[in-house]
Amino acid sequence: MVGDAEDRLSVRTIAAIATPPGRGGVGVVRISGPRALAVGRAVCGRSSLEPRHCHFTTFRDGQGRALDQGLSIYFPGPASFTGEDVVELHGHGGPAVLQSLLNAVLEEGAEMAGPGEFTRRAFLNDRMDLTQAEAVAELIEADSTAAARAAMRSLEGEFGRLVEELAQELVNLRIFVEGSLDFPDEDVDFLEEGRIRERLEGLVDRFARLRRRAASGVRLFEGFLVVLAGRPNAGKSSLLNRLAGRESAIVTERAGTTRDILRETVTIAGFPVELADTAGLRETEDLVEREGVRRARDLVERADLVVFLVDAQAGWTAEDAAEWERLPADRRLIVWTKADLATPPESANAISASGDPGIGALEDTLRGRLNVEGGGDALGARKRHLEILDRVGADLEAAYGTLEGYGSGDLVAQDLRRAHEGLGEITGRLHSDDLLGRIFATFCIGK
Ligand SMILES: Nc1nc2c(c(=O)[nH]1)N(C=O)[C@@H](CNc1ccc(C(=O)N[C@@H](CCC(=O)O)C(=O)O)cc1)CN2
Ligand SMILES: Nc1nc2c(ncn2[C@@H]2O[C@H](COP(=O)(O)OP(=O)(O)OP(=O)(O)O)[C@@H](O)[C@H]2O)c(=O)[nH]1
Ligand SMILES: [Mg+2]
Repeated sequence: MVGDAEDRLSVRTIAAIATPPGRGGVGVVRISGPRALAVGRAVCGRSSLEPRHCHFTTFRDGQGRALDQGLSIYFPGPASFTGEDVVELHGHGGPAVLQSLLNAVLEEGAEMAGPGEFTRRAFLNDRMDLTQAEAVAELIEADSTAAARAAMRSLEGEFGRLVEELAQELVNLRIFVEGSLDFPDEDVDFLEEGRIRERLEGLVDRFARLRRRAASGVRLFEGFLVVLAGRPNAGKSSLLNRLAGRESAIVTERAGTTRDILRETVTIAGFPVELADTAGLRETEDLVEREGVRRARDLVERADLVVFLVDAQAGWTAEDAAEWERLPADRRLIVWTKADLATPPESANAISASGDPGIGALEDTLRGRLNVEGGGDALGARKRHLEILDRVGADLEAAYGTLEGYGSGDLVAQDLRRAHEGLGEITGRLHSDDLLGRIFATFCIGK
Protein backbone atom coordinates (compact mmCIF):
# COMPACT_ATOMS: atom_id res chain seq x y z
CA MET A 1 0.00 0.00 0.00
CA VAL A 2 2.87 2.31 0.86
CA GLY A 3 4.28 1.47 -2.56
CA ASP A 4 0.99 2.48 -4.17
CA ALA A 5 0.99 5.83 -2.44
CA GLU A 6 4.59 6.46 -3.51
CA ASP A 7 3.76 5.53 -7.10
CA ARG A 8 0.89 7.92 -7.07
CA LEU A 9 2.98 10.77 -5.75
CA SER A 10 5.79 10.15 -8.22
CA VAL A 11 3.33 11.18 -10.95
CA ARG A 12 3.90 14.84 -11.77
CA THR A 13 1.01 17.23 -11.33
CA ILE A 14 0.81 19.20 -14.55
CA ALA A 15 -0.76 22.53 -15.45
CA ALA A 16 -1.23 24.66 -18.55
CA ILE A 17 -3.42 27.34 -20.04
CA ALA A 18 -6.02 25.30 -21.97
CA THR A 19 -7.49 28.15 -23.99
CA PRO A 20 -5.75 29.65 -27.04
CA PRO A 21 -3.27 32.51 -26.72
CA GLY A 22 -4.75 35.94 -27.27
CA ARG A 23 -7.76 37.64 -25.72
CA GLY A 24 -11.18 36.16 -25.11
CA GLY A 25 -14.07 36.44 -22.70
CA VAL A 26 -12.91 33.50 -20.62
CA GLY A 27 -9.61 31.65 -20.22
CA VAL A 28 -8.96 28.32 -18.53
CA VAL A 29 -6.01 26.98 -16.55
CA ARG A 30 -6.15 23.22 -16.17
CA ILE A 31 -4.37 21.19 -13.49
CA SER A 32 -4.12 17.39 -13.47
CA GLY A 33 -2.41 14.93 -11.17
CA PRO A 34 -2.25 13.78 -7.56
CA ARG A 35 -1.68 17.29 -6.15
CA ALA A 36 -4.33 19.01 -8.32
CA LEU A 37 -6.80 19.43 -5.46
CA ALA A 38 -4.16 20.78 -3.05
CA VAL A 39 -2.94 23.27 -5.66
CA GLY A 40 -6.50 24.29 -6.55
CA ARG A 41 -7.46 24.79 -2.91
CA ALA A 42 -4.43 26.99 -2.32
CA VAL A 43 -5.03 29.25 -5.32
CA CYS A 44 -8.77 29.43 -4.67
CA GLY A 45 -8.22 30.06 -0.94
CA ARG A 46 -10.84 27.48 -0.06
CA SER A 47 -10.55 24.58 2.31
CA SER A 48 -12.75 22.45 0.06
CA LEU A 49 -13.95 22.19 -3.52
CA GLU A 50 -17.08 20.14 -3.94
CA PRO A 51 -16.62 17.52 -6.67
CA ARG A 52 -18.00 18.56 -10.08
CA HIS A 53 -19.46 21.82 -8.75
CA CYS A 54 -18.75 25.32 -9.93
CA HIS A 55 -17.44 27.69 -7.25
CA PHE A 56 -17.18 31.43 -7.70
CA THR A 57 -13.72 32.31 -6.38
CA THR A 58 -11.11 35.02 -6.12
CA PHE A 59 -7.84 33.47 -7.27
CA ARG A 60 -4.80 34.56 -5.23
CA ASP A 61 -1.06 34.00 -5.38
CA GLY A 62 1.15 32.81 -2.49
CA GLN A 63 1.34 36.35 -1.05
CA GLY A 64 -2.44 36.66 -0.97
CA ARG A 65 -2.60 39.09 -3.89
CA ALA A 66 -5.85 38.88 -5.83
CA LEU A 67 -5.14 37.81 -9.43
CA ASP A 68 -8.57 37.31 -10.92
CA GLN A 69 -12.15 36.40 -10.16
CA GLY A 70 -13.50 33.25 -11.73
CA LEU A 71 -14.98 29.81 -11.45
CA SER A 72 -13.25 26.70 -10.22
CA ILE A 73 -14.26 23.09 -10.79
CA TYR A 74 -12.81 19.95 -9.21
CA PHE A 75 -13.14 16.61 -11.04
CA PRO A 76 -11.93 13.79 -8.77
CA GLY A 77 -10.18 10.98 -10.69
CA PRO A 78 -10.89 8.62 -12.28
CA ALA A 79 -14.09 10.38 -13.46
CA SER A 80 -12.26 13.18 -15.26
CA PHE A 81 -10.84 13.89 -18.70
CA THR A 82 -7.37 12.57 -17.79
CA GLY A 83 -8.56 9.94 -15.30
CA GLU A 84 -6.56 11.80 -12.62
CA ASP A 85 -7.73 14.48 -10.19
CA VAL A 86 -8.37 17.58 -12.28
CA VAL A 87 -8.99 21.16 -11.21
CA GLU A 88 -9.98 23.85 -13.69
CA LEU A 89 -9.69 27.57 -13.03
CA HIS A 90 -11.92 29.59 -15.34
CA GLY A 91 -10.68 33.15 -15.28
CA HIS A 92 -10.79 36.07 -17.67
CA GLY A 93 -9.26 35.51 -21.07
CA GLY A 94 -6.32 37.92 -21.16
CA PRO A 95 -2.72 36.83 -21.67
CA ALA A 96 -1.30 38.57 -18.58
CA VAL A 97 -4.02 37.54 -16.17
CA LEU A 98 -3.90 33.91 -17.33
CA GLN A 99 -0.11 33.83 -17.09
CA SER A 100 -0.27 35.15 -13.52
CA LEU A 101 -2.84 32.49 -12.67
CA LEU A 102 -0.63 29.79 -14.19
CA ASN A 103 2.41 31.14 -12.29
CA ALA A 104 0.52 30.91 -9.00
CA VAL A 105 -0.39 27.30 -9.82
CA LEU A 106 3.24 26.48 -10.64
CA GLU A 107 4.38 28.12 -7.38
CA GLU A 108 2.08 25.74 -5.52
CA GLY A 109 4.00 22.80 -6.94
CA ALA A 110 2.40 21.97 -10.29
CA GLU A 111 4.72 21.62 -13.29
CA MET A 112 4.27 22.92 -16.80
CA ALA A 113 2.52 20.35 -19.02
CA GLY A 114 4.18 19.24 -22.25
CA PRO A 115 2.37 19.23 -25.63
CA GLY A 116 -0.58 16.83 -25.55
CA GLU A 117 0.24 15.69 -22.05
CA PHE A 118 -3.33 15.86 -20.74
CA THR A 119 -4.60 13.73 -23.61
CA ARG A 120 -1.60 11.40 -23.34
CA ARG A 121 -2.58 10.80 -19.71
CA ALA A 122 -6.19 10.19 -20.73
CA PHE A 123 -4.86 7.48 -23.06
CA LEU A 124 -2.43 5.96 -20.54
CA ASN A 125 -5.20 5.89 -17.91
CA ASP A 126 -7.49 4.01 -20.32
CA ARG A 127 -9.98 6.85 -20.69
CA MET A 128 -9.69 6.48 -24.47
CA ASP A 129 -7.78 4.51 -27.08
CA LEU A 130 -5.16 6.03 -29.35
CA THR A 131 -7.58 6.71 -32.23
CA GLN A 132 -9.71 8.77 -29.84
CA ALA A 133 -6.73 10.64 -28.42
CA GLU A 134 -5.62 11.53 -31.95
CA ALA A 135 -9.20 12.49 -32.81
CA VAL A 136 -9.07 15.14 -30.07
CA ALA A 137 -6.24 16.83 -31.99
CA GLU A 138 -8.03 16.37 -35.32
CA LEU A 139 -11.20 17.95 -33.93
CA ILE A 140 -9.20 20.98 -32.82
CA GLU A 141 -7.35 21.18 -36.15
CA ALA A 142 -10.49 20.80 -38.27
CA ASP A 143 -11.16 23.81 -40.50
CA SER A 144 -14.41 22.59 -42.01
CA THR A 145 -17.55 21.16 -40.45
CA ALA A 146 -17.10 18.02 -42.59
CA ALA A 147 -13.62 17.48 -41.11
CA ALA A 148 -14.90 18.18 -37.60
CA ARG A 149 -17.70 15.65 -38.07
CA ALA A 150 -15.24 12.99 -39.23
CA ALA A 151 -13.04 13.70 -36.20
CA MET A 152 -16.10 13.38 -33.93
CA ARG A 153 -16.86 9.91 -35.34
CA SER A 154 -13.39 8.82 -34.29
CA LEU A 155 -13.58 10.65 -30.95
CA GLU A 156 -16.78 8.75 -30.20
CA GLY A 157 -14.83 5.56 -30.82
CA GLU A 158 -16.14 4.44 -34.21
CA PHE A 159 -12.71 4.08 -35.81
CA GLY A 160 -11.26 2.23 -32.82
CA ARG A 161 -14.32 -0.03 -32.60
CA LEU A 162 -14.09 -1.03 -36.27
CA VAL A 163 -10.37 -1.76 -35.91
CA GLU A 164 -11.05 -3.84 -32.79
CA GLU A 165 -13.77 -5.81 -34.59
CA LEU A 166 -11.36 -6.64 -37.40
CA ALA A 167 -8.68 -7.54 -34.87
CA GLN A 168 -11.12 -9.88 -33.12
CA GLU A 169 -11.94 -11.64 -36.37
CA LEU A 170 -8.20 -11.93 -37.04
CA VAL A 171 -7.75 -13.57 -33.64
CA ASN A 172 -10.42 -16.11 -34.51
CA LEU A 173 -8.75 -16.88 -37.83
CA ARG A 174 -5.35 -17.15 -36.21
CA ILE A 175 -6.72 -19.67 -33.72
CA PHE A 176 -7.85 -21.89 -36.59
CA VAL A 177 -4.75 -21.48 -38.72
CA GLU A 178 -2.27 -21.85 -35.87
CA GLY A 179 -4.30 -24.77 -34.57
CA SER A 180 -3.79 -26.45 -37.91
CA LEU A 181 -0.02 -26.09 -37.52
CA ASP A 182 -0.07 -28.22 -34.39
CA PHE A 183 -1.67 -31.01 -36.36
CA PRO A 184 0.13 -30.92 -39.68
CA ASP A 185 -1.49 -34.12 -40.97
CA GLU A 186 -4.91 -32.60 -40.67
CA ASP A 187 -3.81 -29.36 -42.25
CA VAL A 188 -6.49 -29.25 -44.93
CA ASP A 189 -9.31 -30.33 -42.64
CA PHE A 190 -8.60 -27.62 -40.14
CA LEU A 191 -8.53 -24.94 -42.77
CA GLU A 192 -11.73 -26.31 -44.33
CA GLU A 193 -13.52 -26.50 -41.03
CA GLY A 194 -12.77 -22.88 -40.25
CA ARG A 195 -13.94 -21.77 -43.71
CA ILE A 196 -10.78 -19.72 -43.61
CA ARG A 197 -10.99 -18.69 -47.22
CA GLU A 198 -14.47 -17.13 -47.10
CA ARG A 199 -13.77 -15.50 -43.80
CA LEU A 200 -10.54 -14.04 -45.06
CA GLU A 201 -12.42 -12.75 -48.10
CA GLY A 202 -14.98 -11.09 -45.84
CA LEU A 203 -12.20 -9.59 -43.77
CA VAL A 204 -10.45 -8.16 -46.83
CA ASP A 205 -13.74 -6.52 -47.90
CA ARG A 206 -14.46 -4.99 -44.51
CA PHE A 207 -10.89 -3.91 -44.31
CA ALA A 208 -11.03 -2.17 -47.71
CA ARG A 209 -14.12 -0.25 -46.61
CA LEU A 210 -12.39 0.89 -43.43
CA ARG A 211 -9.34 1.94 -45.46
CA ARG A 212 -11.53 4.00 -47.77
CA ARG A 213 -13.31 5.77 -44.91
CA ALA A 214 -10.00 6.56 -43.18
CA ALA A 215 -8.43 7.78 -46.44
CA SER A 216 -11.43 10.03 -46.92
CA GLY A 217 -10.87 11.41 -43.41
CA VAL A 218 -7.20 12.15 -44.09
CA ARG A 219 -8.23 13.94 -47.30
CA LEU A 220 -10.67 16.12 -45.36
CA PHE A 221 -7.64 17.46 -43.52
CA GLU A 222 -4.96 17.42 -46.15
CA GLY A 223 -7.12 18.26 -49.12
CA PHE A 224 -6.25 18.03 -52.80
CA LEU A 225 -3.84 19.86 -55.06
CA VAL A 226 -5.36 20.79 -58.42
CA VAL A 227 -2.96 22.40 -60.89
CA LEU A 228 -4.23 24.60 -63.71
CA ALA A 229 -1.87 24.06 -66.63
CA GLY A 230 -1.83 24.80 -70.34
CA ARG A 231 -0.32 26.87 -73.09
CA PRO A 232 0.15 30.62 -72.55
CA ASN A 233 -3.08 32.62 -72.81
CA ALA A 234 -5.27 29.51 -72.48
CA GLY A 235 -7.23 31.15 -69.65
CA LYS A 236 -5.66 29.55 -66.54
CA SER A 237 -5.54 32.70 -64.45
CA SER A 238 -9.07 33.64 -65.47
CA LEU A 239 -10.31 30.24 -64.28
CA LEU A 240 -8.41 30.52 -61.00
CA ASN A 241 -10.08 33.86 -60.34
CA ARG A 242 -13.53 32.50 -61.10
CA LEU A 243 -13.14 29.41 -58.93
CA ALA A 244 -11.67 31.48 -56.09
CA GLY A 245 -14.35 34.14 -56.45
CA ARG A 246 -11.85 36.99 -56.45
CA GLU A 247 -9.36 38.76 -58.70
CA SER A 248 -6.36 36.94 -57.33
CA ALA A 249 -4.24 36.50 -60.48
CA ILE A 250 -3.26 39.08 -63.08
CA VAL A 251 -5.08 38.45 -66.36
CA THR A 252 -3.96 40.14 -69.58
CA GLU A 253 -4.19 39.41 -73.27
CA ARG A 254 -0.42 39.01 -73.39
CA ALA A 255 0.84 35.41 -73.55
CA GLY A 256 3.26 34.75 -70.71
CA THR A 257 1.58 36.90 -68.05
CA THR A 258 1.84 34.44 -65.17
CA ARG A 259 5.25 33.33 -63.97
CA ASP A 260 5.02 32.58 -60.25
CA ILE A 261 2.77 29.86 -58.93
CA LEU A 262 -0.33 31.35 -57.37
CA ARG A 263 -2.41 29.36 -54.90
CA GLU A 264 -6.02 29.72 -53.78
CA THR A 265 -7.90 27.34 -51.52
CA VAL A 266 -11.52 26.52 -52.28
CA THR A 267 -13.88 23.96 -50.80
CA ILE A 268 -15.36 21.21 -52.92
CA ALA A 269 -17.90 18.94 -51.23
CA GLY A 270 -16.36 19.83 -47.86
CA PHE A 271 -12.80 19.00 -48.97
CA PRO A 272 -10.17 21.75 -49.08
CA VAL A 273 -8.82 22.02 -52.61
CA GLU A 274 -5.70 24.02 -53.30
CA LEU A 275 -5.84 25.44 -56.81
CA ALA A 276 -2.53 26.43 -58.38
CA ASP A 277 -2.28 28.80 -61.32
CA THR A 278 0.94 28.33 -63.27
CA ALA A 279 3.00 29.85 -66.06
CA GLY A 280 1.84 28.91 -69.56
CA LEU A 281 3.82 25.93 -70.85
CA ARG A 282 6.15 26.81 -73.73
CA GLU A 283 9.82 26.91 -74.69
CA THR A 284 11.10 30.45 -74.21
CA GLU A 285 14.28 32.50 -74.09
CA ASP A 286 12.92 34.76 -71.35
CA LEU A 287 14.84 33.87 -68.19
CA VAL A 288 12.01 34.64 -65.78
CA GLU A 289 9.34 32.93 -67.78
CA ARG A 290 11.55 29.87 -68.23
CA GLU A 291 11.87 29.54 -64.45
CA GLY A 292 8.08 29.85 -64.20
CA VAL A 293 7.62 27.03 -66.71
CA ARG A 294 10.11 24.88 -64.82
CA ARG A 295 8.17 25.41 -61.58
CA ALA A 296 4.90 24.63 -63.33
CA ARG A 297 6.26 21.33 -64.64
CA ASP A 298 7.56 20.45 -61.15
CA LEU A 299 4.23 21.15 -59.51
CA VAL A 300 2.34 19.08 -62.08
CA GLU A 301 4.22 16.02 -60.79
CA ARG A 302 2.78 16.52 -57.30
CA ALA A 303 -0.79 17.30 -58.38
CA ASP A 304 -3.76 15.13 -57.51
CA LEU A 305 -5.29 16.41 -60.72
CA VAL A 306 -3.99 18.55 -63.58
CA VAL A 307 -6.63 20.59 -65.38
CA PHE A 308 -5.21 21.19 -68.85
CA LEU A 309 -6.78 24.25 -70.44
CA VAL A 310 -7.07 24.57 -74.20
CA ASP A 311 -8.12 27.76 -75.99
CA ALA A 312 -11.11 26.77 -78.17
CA GLN A 313 -10.43 29.61 -80.57
CA ALA A 314 -6.82 28.54 -81.11
CA GLY A 315 -7.87 24.89 -81.32
CA TRP A 316 -5.86 21.80 -80.43
CA THR A 317 -2.34 22.54 -81.64
CA ALA A 318 0.73 20.36 -81.98
CA GLU A 319 2.12 22.17 -78.91
CA ASP A 320 -0.99 21.24 -76.91
CA ALA A 321 -0.57 17.62 -77.93
CA ALA A 322 3.09 17.65 -76.87
CA GLU A 323 2.32 19.21 -73.47
CA TRP A 324 -0.64 16.90 -72.90
CA GLU A 325 1.59 13.88 -73.47
CA ARG A 326 3.96 15.04 -70.72
CA LEU A 327 1.20 15.10 -68.08
CA PRO A 328 0.63 12.14 -65.74
CA ALA A 329 -1.85 9.98 -67.67
CA ASP A 330 -4.11 9.05 -64.75
CA ARG A 331 -4.35 12.56 -63.31
CA ARG A 332 -5.11 14.87 -66.23
CA LEU A 333 -8.28 16.46 -67.53
CA ILE A 334 -8.85 18.60 -70.64
CA VAL A 335 -11.04 21.69 -70.32
CA TRP A 336 -11.73 23.93 -73.32
CA THR A 337 -11.84 27.65 -72.61
CA LYS A 338 -13.25 30.68 -74.42
CA ALA A 339 -16.28 28.69 -75.58
CA ASP A 340 -17.91 32.05 -76.31
CA LEU A 341 -15.40 32.66 -79.13
CA ALA A 342 -15.42 29.23 -80.78
CA THR A 343 -17.30 25.96 -80.41
CA PRO A 344 -15.30 23.29 -78.61
CA PRO A 345 -15.58 19.61 -79.67
CA GLU A 346 -18.87 18.01 -78.76
CA SER A 347 -19.25 16.59 -75.22
CA ALA A 348 -15.91 18.12 -74.17
CA ASN A 349 -15.59 19.93 -70.83
CA ALA A 350 -15.92 23.57 -71.73
CA ILE A 351 -16.13 26.90 -69.95
CA SER A 352 -16.42 30.50 -70.91
CA ALA A 353 -15.81 33.76 -69.15
CA SER A 354 -19.16 34.94 -70.52
CA GLY A 355 -20.82 32.44 -68.20
CA ASP A 356 -22.12 30.06 -70.87
CA PRO A 357 -21.24 27.29 -70.39
CA GLY A 358 -20.83 28.18 -66.75
CA ILE A 359 -18.52 26.75 -64.17
CA GLY A 360 -21.07 24.45 -62.49
CA ALA A 361 -20.47 21.53 -64.85
CA LEU A 362 -16.72 21.84 -64.35
CA GLU A 363 -17.18 21.76 -60.58
CA ASP A 364 -19.24 18.58 -60.95
CA THR A 365 -16.50 17.05 -63.09
CA LEU A 366 -13.87 17.96 -60.47
CA ARG A 367 -16.00 16.39 -57.75
CA GLY A 368 -16.19 13.20 -59.78
CA ARG A 369 -12.51 13.09 -60.71
CA LEU A 370 -11.35 13.77 -57.15
CA ASN A 371 -13.84 11.15 -55.97
CA VAL A 372 -15.00 13.23 -53.01
CA GLU A 373 -18.55 11.86 -52.93
CA GLY A 374 -17.62 9.37 -50.23
CA GLY A 375 -16.82 12.08 -47.67
CA GLY A 376 -20.09 11.62 -45.81
CA ASP A 377 -18.91 8.63 -43.80
CA ALA A 378 -15.27 9.70 -43.39
CA LEU A 379 -13.44 8.75 -40.21
CA GLY A 380 -11.00 11.18 -38.62
CA ALA A 381 -7.63 9.58 -39.31
CA ARG A 382 -4.03 10.46 -40.03
CA LYS A 383 -1.34 9.43 -42.48
CA ARG A 384 0.09 7.20 -39.75
CA HIS A 385 -3.12 5.17 -39.83
CA LEU A 386 -3.13 4.87 -43.62
CA GLU A 387 0.46 3.63 -43.62
CA ILE A 388 -0.44 0.95 -41.10
CA LEU A 389 -3.65 0.08 -42.95
CA ASP A 390 -1.68 -0.33 -46.19
CA ARG A 391 0.74 -2.69 -44.49
CA VAL A 392 -2.07 -4.67 -42.90
CA GLY A 393 -3.92 -4.78 -46.22
CA ALA A 394 -0.83 -6.20 -47.91
CA ASP A 395 -0.50 -8.82 -45.15
CA LEU A 396 -4.14 -9.86 -45.61
CA GLU A 397 -3.72 -10.05 -49.39
CA ALA A 398 -0.58 -12.13 -48.91
CA ALA A 399 -2.39 -14.50 -46.56
CA TYR A 400 -5.21 -14.85 -49.06
CA GLY A 401 -2.78 -15.41 -51.94
CA THR A 402 -0.94 -18.13 -50.03
CA LEU A 403 -4.19 -19.82 -49.13
CA GLU A 404 -5.29 -19.76 -52.78
CA GLY A 405 -1.89 -21.03 -53.92
CA TYR A 406 -1.05 -24.05 -51.87
CA GLY A 407 -2.58 -23.49 -48.48
CA SER A 408 0.57 -23.58 -46.35
CA GLY A 409 -0.73 -22.86 -42.88
CA ASP A 410 2.68 -21.71 -41.73
CA LEU A 411 2.92 -18.74 -44.07
CA VAL A 412 -0.73 -17.84 -43.66
CA ALA A 413 -0.29 -17.80 -39.89
CA GLN A 414 2.70 -15.50 -40.23
CA ASP A 415 0.82 -13.01 -42.41
CA LEU A 416 -2.19 -13.01 -40.09
CA ARG A 417 0.01 -12.42 -37.07
CA ARG A 418 1.63 -9.45 -38.77
CA ALA A 419 -1.77 -8.04 -39.77
CA HIS A 420 -3.00 -8.44 -36.21
CA GLU A 421 0.01 -6.64 -34.77
CA GLY A 422 -0.45 -3.79 -37.24
CA LEU A 423 -4.01 -3.20 -36.07
CA GLY A 424 -2.71 -3.03 -32.50
CA GLU A 425 -0.54 -0.05 -33.44
CA ILE A 426 -3.65 1.86 -34.56
CA THR A 427 -5.62 1.60 -31.34
CA GLY A 428 -2.50 1.70 -29.16
CA ARG A 429 -2.98 -1.81 -27.81
CA LEU A 430 0.65 -2.16 -28.93
CA HIS A 431 2.52 1.05 -28.29
CA SER A 432 6.01 2.25 -27.53
CA ASP A 433 7.08 5.42 -25.77
CA ASP A 434 8.62 6.42 -29.06
CA LEU A 435 5.29 6.12 -30.90
CA LEU A 436 3.47 8.10 -28.19
CA GLY A 437 6.24 10.68 -28.25
CA ARG A 438 5.80 11.20 -31.96
CA ILE A 439 2.01 11.39 -31.78
CA PHE A 440 1.66 13.76 -28.86
CA ALA A 441 4.51 16.04 -29.88
CA THR A 442 2.20 17.48 -32.54
CA PHE A 443 -0.47 18.47 -29.99
CA CYS A 444 -0.72 21.93 -28.53
CA ILE A 445 0.22 22.61 -24.93
CA GLY A 446 -2.83 22.49 -22.70
CA LYS A 447 -4.47 19.73 -24.72
N1 LIG B 1 -14.12 22.89 -19.18
C1 LIG B 1 -13.77 21.92 -20.00
N2 LIG B 1 -14.41 21.75 -21.16
C2 LIG B 1 -14.04 20.76 -22.01
C3 LIG B 1 -12.99 19.87 -21.68
C4 LIG B 1 -12.32 20.07 -20.43
O1 LIG B 1 -11.38 19.35 -20.07
N3 LIG B 1 -12.75 21.09 -19.64
N4 LIG B 1 -12.64 18.87 -22.57
C5 LIG B 1 -11.37 18.33 -22.66
O2 LIG B 1 -10.88 17.91 -23.68
C6 LIG B 1 -13.62 18.45 -23.55
C7 LIG B 1 -14.63 17.56 -22.88
N5 LIG B 1 -14.05 16.32 -22.45
C8 LIG B 1 -14.27 15.76 -21.25
C9 LIG B 1 -14.29 14.38 -21.16
C10 LIG B 1 -14.59 13.75 -19.98
C11 LIG B 1 -14.86 14.50 -18.84
C12 LIG B 1 -15.25 13.83 -17.57
O3 LIG B 1 -15.35 14.44 -16.51
N6 LIG B 1 -15.54 12.54 -17.61
C13 LIG B 1 -15.97 11.72 -16.50
C14 LIG B 1 -17.40 12.00 -16.07
C15 LIG B 1 -18.42 11.72 -17.13
C16 LIG B 1 -19.86 11.98 -16.69
O4 LIG B 1 -20.12 12.81 -15.83
O5 LIG B 1 -20.73 11.30 -17.28
C17 LIG B 1 -15.80 10.26 -16.85
O6 LIG B 1 -15.65 9.98 -18.04
O7 LIG B 1 -15.80 9.44 -15.95
C18 LIG B 1 -14.79 15.88 -18.90
C19 LIG B 1 -14.48 16.50 -20.09
C20 LIG B 1 -14.25 19.65 -24.17
N7 LIG B 1 -14.72 20.60 -23.17
N1 LIG C 1 -13.56 35.74 -74.64
C1 LIG C 1 -12.94 35.11 -73.67
N2 LIG C 1 -11.73 35.51 -73.27
C2 LIG C 1 -11.12 34.84 -72.29
C3 LIG C 1 -11.72 33.75 -71.65
N3 LIG C 1 -10.86 33.27 -70.70
C4 LIG C 1 -9.77 34.07 -70.75
N4 LIG C 1 -9.92 35.01 -71.70
C5 LIG C 1 -8.94 36.05 -72.08
O1 LIG C 1 -7.77 35.42 -72.54
C6 LIG C 1 -6.62 36.20 -72.16
C7 LIG C 1 -5.65 35.31 -71.36
O2 LIG C 1 -6.27 34.91 -70.16
P1 LIG C 1 -5.42 34.48 -68.90
O3 LIG C 1 -6.38 33.98 -67.88
O4 LIG C 1 -4.49 35.52 -68.50
O5 LIG C 1 -4.62 33.26 -69.53
P2 LIG C 1 -3.44 32.43 -68.90
O6 LIG C 1 -3.60 31.02 -69.34
O7 LIG C 1 -3.37 32.66 -67.45
O8 LIG C 1 -2.18 33.04 -69.61
P3 LIG C 1 -0.63 33.05 -69.14
O9 LIG C 1 -0.57 33.49 -67.73
O10 LIG C 1 0.00 34.01 -70.07
O11 LIG C 1 -0.13 31.66 -69.34
C8 LIG C 1 -7.15 37.37 -71.35
O12 LIG C 1 -7.26 38.47 -72.18
C9 LIG C 1 -8.52 36.90 -70.92
O13 LIG C 1 -9.43 37.95 -70.70
C10 LIG C 1 -13.02 33.33 -72.10
O14 LIG C 1 -13.62 32.39 -71.61
N5 LIG C 1 -13.57 34.06 -73.09
MG1 LIG D 1 -1.91 33.40 -66.24
